[in-house]
Amino acid sequence: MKFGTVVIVGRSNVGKSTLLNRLLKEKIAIVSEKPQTTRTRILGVVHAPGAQVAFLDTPGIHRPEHLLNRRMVRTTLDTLEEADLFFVLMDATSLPGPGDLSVLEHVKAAIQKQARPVMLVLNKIDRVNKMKLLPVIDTYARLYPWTEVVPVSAETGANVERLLDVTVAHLPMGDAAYDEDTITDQSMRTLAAEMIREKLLRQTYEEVPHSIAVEIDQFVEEGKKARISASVLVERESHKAIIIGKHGERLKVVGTEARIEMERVFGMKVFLELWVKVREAWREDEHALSELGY
Ligand SMILES: Nc1nc2c(ncn2[C@@H]2O[C@H](COP(=O)(O)OP(=O)(O)OP(=O)(O)O)[C@@H](O)[C@H]2O)c(=O)[nH]1
Repeated sequence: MKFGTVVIVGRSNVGKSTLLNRLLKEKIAIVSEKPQTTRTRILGVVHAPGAQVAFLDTPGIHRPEHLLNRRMVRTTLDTLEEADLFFVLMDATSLPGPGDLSVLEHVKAAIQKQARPVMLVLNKIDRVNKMKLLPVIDTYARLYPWTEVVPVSAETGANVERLLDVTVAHLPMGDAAYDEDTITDQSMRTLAAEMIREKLLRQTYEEVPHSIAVEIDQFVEEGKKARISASVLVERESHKAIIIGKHGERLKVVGTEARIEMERVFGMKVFLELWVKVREAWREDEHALSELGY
């Protein structure tokens, strides 16, 4: 059979996590319209006939401002070493920018150490007029001698099955590394924390979404029920007030949305308690970052 690791890289917001979820047909990575949503490396395993593909979603490559961001970019660069094949994701709704070129430079450096196929996955084609798509693809195709160029929409799923077929064709022969039931390395605790963070990202703007972290304090399963208590960490009192909202309304919406998603994904009744805490400058704090798994 065929087995290989595919590392998904790209600048922030190109749709890496959306594509991972689409390939898996499960939501394991949170998605938001805010840049730098993904902070860690996330494994998603696709089991196809005669093939197993381990996809690694990575934090977007960006210019780091905090220790957190330096760690995120380091995670991505370290993950490049693990690839048998690269997906370089770029956004068909705009022309290649400095962020895309910087990603490409990192990938080139990695394949100089060890040659591997590099596929351009041109995402968000659902937002590009068909007449305009061909010249856009042409512009991107000229950037580099890509092994393949595959336009897709991670959002609608257009051409994603073809992307998987083309990928498998370029993977080496090898034994499956994961058993049939494994689709991710994310624990229920991590998934729960990430679901809460996703709902918070959708409710906040500017600096606030970047300064949020979620820590699970308690996760107790009792039969078909789970009691989950989580702390939302922010860096300032003013951010805490924003997250709680007038009469606690924003936090209530976040809690309800996160609970509904947990009940669906975990297949059990969930009791969720959220606390908001200020931890100044946690994004610069080695100890806090390690505790949070970053
Ligand atoms: N229209 C459209 N939107 C998309 C598509 N793929 C992703 N998006 C949107 O683009 C935004 C970013 O998606 P993510 O999957 O979080 O992007 P990412 O590359 O993982 O982002 P970072 O974690 O910040 O690096 C979200 O609002 C998605 O809904 C697509 O194919 N079409």
